[in-house]
Amino acid sequence: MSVSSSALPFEDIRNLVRTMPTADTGAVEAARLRDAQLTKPAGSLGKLEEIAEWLAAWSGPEWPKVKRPLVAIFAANHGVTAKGVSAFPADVTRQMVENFSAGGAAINQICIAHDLGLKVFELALDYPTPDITEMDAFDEAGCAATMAFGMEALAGGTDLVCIGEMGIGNTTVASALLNALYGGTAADWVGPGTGVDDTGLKRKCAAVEAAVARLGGEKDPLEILRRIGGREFAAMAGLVLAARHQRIPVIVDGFVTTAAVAVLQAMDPGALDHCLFAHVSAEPAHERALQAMGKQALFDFGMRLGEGTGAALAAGLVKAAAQVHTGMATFEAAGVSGKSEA
Ligand SMILES: Cc1cc2ncn([C@H]3O[C@H](COP(=O)(O)O)[C@@H](O)[C@H]3O)c2cc1C
Ligand SMILES: O=C(O)c1cccnc1
Repeated sequence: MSVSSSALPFEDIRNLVRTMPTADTGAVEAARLRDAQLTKPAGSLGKLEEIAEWLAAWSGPEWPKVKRPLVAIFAANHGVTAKGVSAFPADVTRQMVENFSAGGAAINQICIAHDLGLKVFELALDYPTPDITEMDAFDEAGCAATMAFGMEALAGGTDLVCIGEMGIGNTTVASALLNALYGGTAADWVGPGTGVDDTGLKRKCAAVEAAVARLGGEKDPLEILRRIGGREFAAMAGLVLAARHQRIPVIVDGFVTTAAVAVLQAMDPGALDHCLFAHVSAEPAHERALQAMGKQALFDFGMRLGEGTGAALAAGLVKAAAQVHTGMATFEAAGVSGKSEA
């Protein structure tokens, strides 16, 4: 699959959304049949069983397995930081990318703990997307090309991908995207991010209001993505769409990643069926976003970091679900008596 640089690149993206493969119901049925034979009372592994079925639905004909899990982090900078919307300076984006490379970030440690691959993709950090209170983040070709870049992130091969991001100011961008997609007020969608105080929160609200007002009621999700941005959002949306076509299951992290993939769901309500939502971020509007999307996260650990940390934790559960499903003995093989008839 490739995205050509035709005159209407968004048309290529729309075609990919129109032609998405659906869940493999035969594989789900086979997973259920096997689960029923495993040496445990039916249903006793609760959500772990649901995760194995979900993996089966998106992993093709073989038993659910996770051999090459990957965390893909997209890093980008945002002109809107000029409006004082983050508790940290924009330089931290690059400094954290260096920290990822040196192995010193939280995500590095979770990847080690759960034996996950990690790739970090820098998206023109020296050229922030424009301040979205005043200008569009992209033109159409730039937005589509950044989505295509995200698609290419899968080229190294993986059978489970966690998406993560790094971009000072990007909770403001996420709030603006969600406000544009789901309505309500700016205050409904903003929160402390890295920890702004009350006046910082007011600046975030004003920035989101200005960015959304500029859209003049635009409802086309791809146009909203193009005009609000930023690069990590477009790249993550592209990756998730490509993963769907390659039947690679995806784990979505927290507030910022959810806003990125919401664009796809707004294009097609089934577009995220191959995605698992890892955790409810402590960023208050994440719960609201999940509700608006009709999605339920696996756990709530009070985390609000990003970087893919929640998704990487969830990957440990997904790996365990696959291992349990494939590795457990059946009643017959283990010589364990099944349920009594009485
Ligand atoms: C040291 C540090 C490490 C991070 N890792 C992820 N983020 C998170 O915080 C940023 C978004 O918050 P805001 O919109 O308030 O700037 C993103 O980079 C996100 O991934 C970090 C933020 C900091 C400061
Ligand atoms: O949940 C997130 O994605 C998040 C929350 C705060 C800061 N950065 C990211």
